[in-house]
Amino acid sequence: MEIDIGNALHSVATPGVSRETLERLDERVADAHDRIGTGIDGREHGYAALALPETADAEAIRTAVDPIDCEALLIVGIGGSALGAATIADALDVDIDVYTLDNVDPEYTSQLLDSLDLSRTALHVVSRSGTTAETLANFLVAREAMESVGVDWTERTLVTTGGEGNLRALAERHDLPALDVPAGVPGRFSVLSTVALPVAALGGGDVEGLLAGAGTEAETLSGSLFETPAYAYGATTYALAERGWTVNAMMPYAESLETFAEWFAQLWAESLGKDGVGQLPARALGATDQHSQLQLYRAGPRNAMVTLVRPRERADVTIPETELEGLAYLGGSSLGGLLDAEFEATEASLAAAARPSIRIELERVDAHGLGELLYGMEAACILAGELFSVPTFEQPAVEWGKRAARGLLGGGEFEEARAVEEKTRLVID
Ligand SMILES: O=P(O)(O)OC[C@H]1O[C@H](O)[C@H](O)[C@@H](O)[C@@H]1O
Repeated sequence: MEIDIGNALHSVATPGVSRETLERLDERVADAHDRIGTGIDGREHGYAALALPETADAEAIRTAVDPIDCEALLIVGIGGSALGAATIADALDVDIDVYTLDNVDPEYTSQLLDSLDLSRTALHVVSRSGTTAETLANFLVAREAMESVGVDWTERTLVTTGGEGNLRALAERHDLPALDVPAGVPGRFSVLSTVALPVAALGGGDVEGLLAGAGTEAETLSGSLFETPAYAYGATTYALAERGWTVNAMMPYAESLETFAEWFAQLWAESLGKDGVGQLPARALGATDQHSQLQLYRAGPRNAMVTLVRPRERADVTIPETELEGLAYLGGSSLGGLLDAEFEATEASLAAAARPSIRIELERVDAHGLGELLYGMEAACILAGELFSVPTFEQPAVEWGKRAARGLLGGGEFEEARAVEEKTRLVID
């Protein structure tokens, strides 16, 4: 993974980041790197995620999925327990159909379950806590749907969860294959673990390649942002946020990475959005969103930086010659060539408007490249969390809402639920 921060420099962006600022910041990066290294070595909560390429047990994952014979996989989870697997499934060439139930919209859930051949579908139920209401509710609905068509769900269900909780109890009661969420790995940092790798193992994907890519990126971590692509990204985004660029539009130029932008959004928002700081992650897709969101990023409030991601190599499609003179310039070139030109043009157009962008390039979107990207963004996020001085691995604001909802559902006495009754309304009808 290569990072180009040239378009974030103050010679391009206003305000941008000066070379002197980066050099001063590099002293803090060195300290942060020491802290991160200590956390990795001690397998401390959160930091343990960066040890995953080394500690993940690909063999255990293959053994757990081995008895499952399926044409489709339904992932039941939410947040970090769903987005990593969805990212892998969309980016890599897996040979099963993959669906995700990560919401409790009744219409969507029933339509999806009705459309699947449940006798050929496996369930992967994922919850680190084993208590998340949406996940457990969706599982119960999916299980009943299987039972109602005479499918033995216990033969087609794999569980990934923590040491205790409802899901652990369920796996034990029905003797289901169960994988452990590795200790110290929060959901949004769990993509390179038992949480998300089973989709690759089931679909004939390259689990080892993903871990090898992550390992390659792990080897680059050093005490200087000038030598560490992940830290260059984390430190530059931090410096830009400090200068008012509080929106980070993640814009991959590859359809296969569209879900990666969703995964990134959770990572960035939930990890860094604390104590009045952070960056709002926006999800964009090149070139599609050049024709919608780009107007705002280039000419709206001066608060949005753009992260442009692209693979250097991809399969290509030639554009046929045309009889239309006005389109002659397209004939004989390729869709990939056009996409690359759009990428270069977007980057230049932002720079011409003094708006910052950062370029991330991968060799290609394969298991190795994806492993590099996912690990690199996790390391960047942890580094940014150190620079922002926020508790990267906590999410108290999310927990607040969960307690309020649980109280409303009669799941216990939670004072947060009272806030729902006390809401201020001004209804216009
Ligand atoms: O894996 P689970 O315990 O079910 O949690 C699923 C998700 O829900 C929570 O609300 C957290 O804020 C997320 O970080 C987490 O990924």
